[in-house]
Amino acid sequence: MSQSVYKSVFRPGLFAGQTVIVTGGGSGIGRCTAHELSNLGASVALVGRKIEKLQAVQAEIEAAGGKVSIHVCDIRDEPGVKALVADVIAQHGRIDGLVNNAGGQYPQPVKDISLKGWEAVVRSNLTGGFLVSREVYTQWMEAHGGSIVNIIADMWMGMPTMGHSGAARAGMLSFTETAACEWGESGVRVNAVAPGFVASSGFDTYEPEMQAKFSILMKSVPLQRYGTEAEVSAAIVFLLSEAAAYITGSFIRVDGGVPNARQTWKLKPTDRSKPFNGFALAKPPKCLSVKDE
Ligand SMILES: CCCCCCC/C=C/C(=O)SCCNC(=O)CCNC(=O)[C@H](O)C(C)(C)COP(=O)(O)OP(=O)(O)OC[C@H]1O[C@@H](n2cnc3c(N)ncnc32)[C@H](O)[C@@H]1OP(=O)(O)O
Ligand SMILES: NC(=O)C1=CN([C@@H]2O[C@H](COP(=O)(O)OP(=O)(O)OC[C@H]3O[C@@H](n4cnc5c(N)ncnc54)[C@H](OP(=O)(O)O)[C@@H]3O)[C@@H](O)[C@H]2O)C=CC1
Repeated sequence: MSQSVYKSVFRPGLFAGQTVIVTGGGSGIGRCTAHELSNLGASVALVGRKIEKLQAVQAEIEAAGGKVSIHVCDIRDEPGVKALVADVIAQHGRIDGLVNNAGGQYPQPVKDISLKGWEAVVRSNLTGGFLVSREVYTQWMEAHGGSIVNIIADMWMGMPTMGHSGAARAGMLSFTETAACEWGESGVRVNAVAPGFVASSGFDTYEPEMQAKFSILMKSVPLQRYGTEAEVSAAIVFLLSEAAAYITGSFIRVDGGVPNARQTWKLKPTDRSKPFNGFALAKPPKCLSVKDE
């Protein structure tokens, strides 16, 4: 994991004395963010469903001299989330930051999504973030202030096979703005980071066929490469920090400049002729003009 961005941009000890909760801290972007926050002096509380993943990251951070606690919790479980936040306060004595990073989805066209699947994804990417935010606010930040960063995804504007997740991420963006309005007077900032295609360990778990589809979508990304976990966590760390003290209700896209998922319609016909049924690019609607046809 490269830390060059951090060493050159962020002041050592920036988060000294602070405690930050990172949901989904057992892998990928969450793991990377937890490492970087620890390197900058924070105590971190890692949240996830699988204890082995959390224990592995805990061992890494402790080996580097950091302070870390782990909390097994499904963020969709209201009693579990209440207990999680109380436990973090009991163990660390404070909560300065929250990174709502846990989430994910599976690709499926809207017509095939079951209610159970829809609810699993919406609860993972919207309801869970709401629950953790609400508990962190009411149990600690309302009285003490703090900073919350919600990880959404750059897919709310219409990305085939991501209907459930895109809807949830759009909801999280709206929640971000509302919570920022309601909680500003308590000194609580709420912002979001929207990654595009990031070569995280979680991303690697997608099936090769899906990754092949992503690599075609990559053609619409101006910077022409995947992002890294460290590049996403740099935006998270910035928004969490005092450097962003006058920023709330905002979001930062970390996506290589992708103009809009719909831009993928403009891929050359030769690209579209590749197996791509999951994204239904073979038959663009007539209302969309495609320059190169
Ligand atoms: C320009 C735009 C750029 C955007 C790029 C976006 C790229 C995004 C990348 C990433 O997000 S990388 C991170 C990826 N990591 C993950 O997604 C991992 C986490 N994912 C999950 O945990 C699941 O996908 C979940 C649905 C979010 C949570 O699942 P849960 O544990 O609740 O699932 P189950 O109990 O197994 O299933 C519940 C229900 O959900 C449906 N379902 C789940 N998985 C699938 C699947 N692979 N295919 C079809 N349906 C699925 C299903 O209805 C399940 O019901 P039953 O089948 O059990 O009746
Ligand atoms: N990589 C990418 O290209 C992009 C990623 N994102 C989003 O960024 C976030 C991090 O993704 P990334 O690091 O790539 O992927 P990972 O799959 O590595 O990370 C997701 C983490 O969330 C945890 N998690 C998932 N659901 C729950 C839940 N219900 N309760 C508690 N923990 C949960 C998982 O842990 P466990 O298995 O222990 O539950 C896992 O550690 C996700 O929300 C993802 O959707 C957004 C856009 C693009």
